[in-house]
Amino acid sequence: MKPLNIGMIGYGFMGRTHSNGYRQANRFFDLEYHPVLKAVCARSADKAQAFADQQGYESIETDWRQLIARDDIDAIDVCTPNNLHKEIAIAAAQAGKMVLCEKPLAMNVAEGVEMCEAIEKAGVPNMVWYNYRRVPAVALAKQLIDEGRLGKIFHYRANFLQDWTINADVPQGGAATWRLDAEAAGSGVTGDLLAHCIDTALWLNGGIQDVSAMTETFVKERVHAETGAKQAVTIDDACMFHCHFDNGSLGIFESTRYARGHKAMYTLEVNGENASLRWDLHDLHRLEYFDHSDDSIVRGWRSVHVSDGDQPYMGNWWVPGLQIGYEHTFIHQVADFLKSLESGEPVQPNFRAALETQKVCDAVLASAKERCWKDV
Ligand SMILES: NC(=O)C1=CN([C@@H]2O[C@H](COP(=O)(O)OP(=O)(O)OC[C@H]3O[C@@H](n4cnc5c(N)ncnc54)[C@H](OP(=O)(O)O)[C@@H]3O)[C@@H](O)[C@H]2O)C=CC1
Ligand SMILES: O=C1CO[C@H](CO)[C@@H](O)[C@@H]1O
Repeated sequence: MKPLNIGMIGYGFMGRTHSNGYRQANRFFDLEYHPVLKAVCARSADKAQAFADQQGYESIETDWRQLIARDDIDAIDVCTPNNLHKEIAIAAAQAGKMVLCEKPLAMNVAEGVEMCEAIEKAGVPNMVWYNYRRVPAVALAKQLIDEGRLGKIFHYRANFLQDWTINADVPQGGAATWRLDAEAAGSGVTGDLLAHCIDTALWLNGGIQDVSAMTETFVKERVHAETGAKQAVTIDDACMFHCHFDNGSLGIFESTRYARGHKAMYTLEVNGENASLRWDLHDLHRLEYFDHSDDSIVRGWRSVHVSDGDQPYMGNWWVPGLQIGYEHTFIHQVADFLKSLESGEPVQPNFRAALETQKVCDAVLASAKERCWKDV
């Protein structure tokens, strides 16, 4: 097996899921390359060392430029807040490293374009971690749509709902709440949550032509976690938009962090001429499917438990009936990345594909701001 030396930047939520993916991929998939956890980098040496000890990294760095400069690193994994994605990804590409970058690709389209240009000029393998494509039930939805089983598609709808920012005392900025600070996150729910829904939608249903959106910031001022100063909140707390897809279908999307009771409810539904399907992250191994060609006396929504070896990714896991979970989406994404190194076929979504999602996000935010339809 060929080693692939990983330099991870960030030990937070995604640092953990990716590290698990690197450790597990070769245990379940037959792959030529195997990731080696070479180094983890973060500003806090103590926390990086504790993470390295827990996850099995050989060394730590506290300056990402030092990590990129190391000859023993093949791939840089960017798991930092969004405002660092561009600088790190471009520097890594210029140093000839492969780049795996967390979503959203960038703070905005202008940054995303620069990143794509740098990565393509360097010619290095690259990927963006839109992991929900690798939920087996979502991959099965893609298969059913591509097989033409739904026929002409009329409607696409998706929601991503959370409730963790309702309390006005939640600060913004700092290590735990950078998502509420536009300087670090770029946007609110649009880049953080709707970006996932948009990536999946573009993958399942094709390009989006134009959008009409509204956003709201429910809590107007919050204390900054580091300075203690009260500041205006400039992120979108909630966003809704509707759109036209290239294939003639209509889309409707909603995301908020103010839906009491919802922690991470991502749902999607696609309605076609012959069939419909729907999926819910809280029941992620199930794909609901309605096929109008079924015999009318038994026609109805089927709940397909996606755990059979014939279904996407499931041949690599347990026996039918035994499900897998959220963390497996990252294991699948690592496995697909490693396979792409063997085959030379770019893995998806790469930077260029993720830029399409960024374009929709920017159009959505501009539409809400200017209160008009925006072309993507
Ligand atoms: N695909 C998905 O479903 C998900 C994607 N994400 C994305 O992943 C990214 C990271 O999110 P998450 O893991 O939740 O974030 P966390 O806040 O949990 O972790 C961020 C990490 O970045 C490190 N960091 C911050 N600044 C620097 C710096 N200048 N140099 C080196 N390291 C730095 C922090 O360590 P320190 O402070 O010590 O420097 C910390 O370890 C975001 O882009 C987010 O949008 C997040 C969740 C899910
Ligand atoms: O998928 C996700 C779940 O929620 C997180 C925020 O709480 C997002 O950052 C992330 O992308």
